[in-house]
Amino acid sequence: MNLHPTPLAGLYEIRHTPVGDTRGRFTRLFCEQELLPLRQNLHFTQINLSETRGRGTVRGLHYQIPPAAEAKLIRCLHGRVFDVAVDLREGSPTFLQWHAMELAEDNDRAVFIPEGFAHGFQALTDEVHLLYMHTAPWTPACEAGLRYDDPRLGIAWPQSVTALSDRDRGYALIDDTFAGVLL
Ligand SMILES: Cc1cn([C@H]2C[C@H](O)[C@@H](COP(=O)(O)OP(=O)(O)O[C@H]3O[C@@H](C)C(=O)[C@@H](O)[C@H]3O)O2)c(=O)[nH]c1=O
Repeated sequence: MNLHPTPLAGLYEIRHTPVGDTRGRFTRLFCEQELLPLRQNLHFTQINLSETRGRGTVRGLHYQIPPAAEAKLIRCLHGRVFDVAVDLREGSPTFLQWHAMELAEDNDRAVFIPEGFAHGFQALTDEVHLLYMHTAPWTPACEAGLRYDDPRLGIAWPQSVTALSDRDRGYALIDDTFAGVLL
């Protein structure tokens, strides 16, 4: 696993290094030791699989606030997505900046999103499977979200948006009172 920093401190692209032979490939998806430069004592409490049907579908942007703020390690197992993380950390020099990367079944990449970031993605293929590892349990009382099309973020989604959950459609736009996440 190779760790590549992004312009947003703490947000990493992880490039996996599969080993291939005549039978196929073997890929290490998580290794506490190899992720030590990124985080000491990385402890995952939940692993989730999300299956999305319909190219153009957007999920997000989601985050959890303290005491359930969470980091996520995400890998695409099937299909292709435009994956976005938004820095919401109060006082961060990159507050409200976003970074996107493509995760695909065949590009051997994952993303490590730290606490205080919102996450969302757009399916670029008709069938998408994402594997999530979370450092905090799902805590509905701490769930929060932002509009995928918030003009203050200006995320350049690559395709027109074909589907969205009612919850994601209902998030408020960011206003001047939005201070972000205090970790
Ligand atoms: C997130 C989550 C949802 N659920 C339930 C609630 C609901 O009935 C159903 C679908 O939930 P949602 O609509 O929240 O699913 P979804 O919109 O895919 O939520 C996900 O979006 C992406 C962008 C993320 O980053 C994830 O952390 C997660 O928030 O699954 C769980 O049981 N456990 C979980 O951890």
